[in-house]
Amino acid sequence: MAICFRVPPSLPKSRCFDFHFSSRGQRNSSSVCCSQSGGKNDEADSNAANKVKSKLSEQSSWEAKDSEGKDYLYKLGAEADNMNIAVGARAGVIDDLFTGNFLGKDSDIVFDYRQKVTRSFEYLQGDYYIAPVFLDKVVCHIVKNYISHLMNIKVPLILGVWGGKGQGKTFQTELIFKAMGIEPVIMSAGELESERAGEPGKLIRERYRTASKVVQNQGKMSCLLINDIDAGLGRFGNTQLTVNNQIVVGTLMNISDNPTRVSIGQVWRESDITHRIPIIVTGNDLTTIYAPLIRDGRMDKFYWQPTQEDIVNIVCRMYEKDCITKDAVIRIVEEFPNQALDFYGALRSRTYDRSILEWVNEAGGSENLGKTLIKQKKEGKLPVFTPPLQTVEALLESGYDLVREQKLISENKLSREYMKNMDDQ
Ligand SMILES: Nc1ncnc2c1ncn2[C@@H]1O[C@H](COP(=O)(O)OP(=O)(O)OP(=O)(O)O)[C@@H](O)[C@H]1O
Repeated sequence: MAICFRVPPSLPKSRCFDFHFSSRGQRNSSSVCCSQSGGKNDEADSNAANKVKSKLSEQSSWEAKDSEGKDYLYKLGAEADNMNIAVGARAGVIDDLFTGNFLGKDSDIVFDYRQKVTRSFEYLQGDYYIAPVFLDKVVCHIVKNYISHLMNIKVPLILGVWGGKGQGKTFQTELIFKAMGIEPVIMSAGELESERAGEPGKLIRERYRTASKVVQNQGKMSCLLINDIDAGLGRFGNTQLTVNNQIVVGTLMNISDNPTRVSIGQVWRESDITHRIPIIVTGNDLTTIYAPLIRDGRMDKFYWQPTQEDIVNIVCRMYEKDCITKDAVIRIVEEFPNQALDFYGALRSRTYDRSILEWVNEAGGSENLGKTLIKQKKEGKLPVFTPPLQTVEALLESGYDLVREQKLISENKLSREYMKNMDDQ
């Protein structure tokens, strides 16, 4: 690709830089040709002048294309794959299923692709309790978006569910999807950044359109869920704002302003008309996110902090299989106040430790455990695992263990010890 820079006549030279990019976006060679403004007419200068002229005529043709509404510059930049997000397809970097015009047709590829990004929640087995306030908020947001055309009001496309860590924002949202028969498209914070500029923004648009295809082809409701958005987009202390952060914010703002017209290409097509798909984002602190994205017209906000009653009801359902009574659950919850929902799950899991060690002994001890386990599993000869008999005392005991570990982490800040010298600098 060639990029032309013009410098004002006050500067001694006008320069034309030719940058050559590898398919991975690194500049692998560059040539710089310079011509002195009003300088001697030697051969090199005349070549350079011709080159500048041809670049300028090329540039004016881009401008003409631009005025026709075609982003020609973008196409010309196809060699520079840090500018062209379609290049990943050629380089084989992006999964083939993400590329091409799969969204325009209902082929097997579309189906495979959708299976990869949508979630069917087989792992959510058993009974769970969903806090009523949480349920109402999420259901209302989804329904409101699906029937927004029937109402004469402006409905924010995005719902931002935020609050303390491990309080069940994601888990309960997924439970609600399952209960409502929604096939969501899920994204996580890690997908909001990429080594390639523009990729995450494109991914969001693709996922949004995939959700639209679920509605169109499957007749099912869908929703785009972005987990832990602040971990990917938020600015904490000295974190850097990247080009991709800006593009992702811009993309989400644009989708929420034009939810039924989401394009992934350069030219608007009929297939760019999409269904309006509600978006739900979860996060811990939405103040770390670019304010215009979370303004009320774009994002409905919901601060989730379970009450004591919610926690007791959720934990009761969690411990139901262990025949722990509601009174016992209340005792446990009161013993460990200010703990997230996640704590009560971890506490139950801790009580399994002793049984697991006994099971390991039965399986032949820890020596060569890997091999023995694989062999026994293959032959279907694994010893039977007997879950521990849960008692309130055992649960309280593992709760104290967890709290002890939490305290150790916050008291022994070893990084301070190890990085003493860095603090002094
Ligand atoms: N309604 C529920 N029933 C049973 N378990 C639950 C429920 N809600 C939350 N949990 C438990 O709490 C854990 C943490 O939930 P989740 O990951 O949704 O929290 P979060 O608020 O999204 O956390 P973070 O902000 O750290 O991402 C879950 O893995 C699950 O074990």
